[in-house]
Amino acid sequence: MIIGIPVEIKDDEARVGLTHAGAAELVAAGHTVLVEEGAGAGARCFDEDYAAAGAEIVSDVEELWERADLIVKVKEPIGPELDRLREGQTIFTYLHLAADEELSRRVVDSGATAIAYETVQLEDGSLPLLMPMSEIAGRLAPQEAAHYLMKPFGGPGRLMGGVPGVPPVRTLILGAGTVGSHAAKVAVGMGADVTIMDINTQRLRSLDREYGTRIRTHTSSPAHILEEARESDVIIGTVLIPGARTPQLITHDILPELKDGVMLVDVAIDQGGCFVGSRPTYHHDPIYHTEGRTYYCVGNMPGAVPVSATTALTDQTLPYIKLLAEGPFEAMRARRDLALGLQAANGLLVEPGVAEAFNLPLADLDEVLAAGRD
Ligand SMILES: NC(=O)C1=CN([C@@H]2O[C@H](COP(=O)(O)OP(=O)(O)OC[C@H]3O[C@@H](n4cnc5c(N)ncnc54)[C@H](O)[C@@H]3O)[C@@H](O)[C@H]2O)C=CC1
Ligand SMILES: CC(=O)C(=O)O
Repeated sequence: MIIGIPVEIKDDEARVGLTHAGAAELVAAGHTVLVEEGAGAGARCFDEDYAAAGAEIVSDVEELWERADLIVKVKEPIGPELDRLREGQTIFTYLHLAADEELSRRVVDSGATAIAYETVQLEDGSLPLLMPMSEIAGRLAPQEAAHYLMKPFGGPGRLMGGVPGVPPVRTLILGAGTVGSHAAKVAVGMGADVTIMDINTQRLRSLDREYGTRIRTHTSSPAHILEEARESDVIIGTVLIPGARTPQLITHDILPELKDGVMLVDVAIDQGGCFVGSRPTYHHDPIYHTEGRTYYCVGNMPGAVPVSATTALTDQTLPYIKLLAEGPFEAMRARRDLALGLQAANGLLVEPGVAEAFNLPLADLDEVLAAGRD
């Protein structure tokens, strides 16, 4: 199969869909790997590394998209990429369709086989291709909060860990999944006063076992969120319903109750965001202020650490890329975890969360898989 790795064109995105080490494995398996010139430079995977791995460096992006049967990316296709996506082609990337109606319609209408990293799901419910970036975003979230709490960076001028005689910053983490638990790790390490909430008590139990009294856990409900949020200096939003638009937990009712100078870090912005007033931002201009609140809503936080993130991503995606390269429909019929990544194929949408978000017709996943030809 011909596998194409284009340059990421989203603002401030320096990750790449495949490392040169990954390219070497695909070439060894008999595939052709096309890499757009300079695609990996931001992740320190250079053209000469890909060439040494047996990949072909392509300077014409149109040629790459035309020739490739399988496009492997990091972020959702945007702008000219949506015009290039075509029937008979498979795209494997983060898609987050439920956050964007126009993107959803364009991807479905392209006729391409669109498989989202973030909904590939193992039998135990875990999300193996979202996990590595969630680990990174979770660890970055308190770091970003700490930075933008400082006066020179637009904040009220508070120190996460406090000092003797001055209490630490009260930090509320909504969601105790991968992002939430990694955010907790760093926030606790910084000395913040951390409360974490989830609807899943098992997750809270496991954090309680790990941190004991260094962290407070609280079951998530609108009343409990109000109680905790009004006392918090930092709120980190990390909730997820896989494939669906993020539920809003900081609502119009809760917003006026928040402290003046509160910092809202909406990690879940890529699925729509969990705070009222959240809108996507980019690394070059990551925050905005509204009525005494500071929002940080970067949808590609791991893009800030492209070297670490690209390696972490390829480590997890490569086994799936190898399967897809043997024939995407055959691979999805054989592997339910991969099939759950399918969002659309042959002009049919199969992701229930997206159909519900935008009132779009939904096709049956198994029927689409059965009809698919490689
Ligand atoms: N902005 C960025 O750069 C990045 C964003 N993300 C996003 O972060 C979000 C979280 O991802 P993960 O932690 O991997 O998901 P996860 O599935 O591991 O965790 C989500 C948690 O939210 C909980 N939850 C659901 N509804 C809730 C509610 N009403 N109240 C409290 N908790 C609730 C679930 O029980 C689960 O524990 C996703 O939207 C993901 O796409 C992930 C990586 C990078
Ligand atoms: C998960 C995701 O969308 C990202 O890492 O950018």
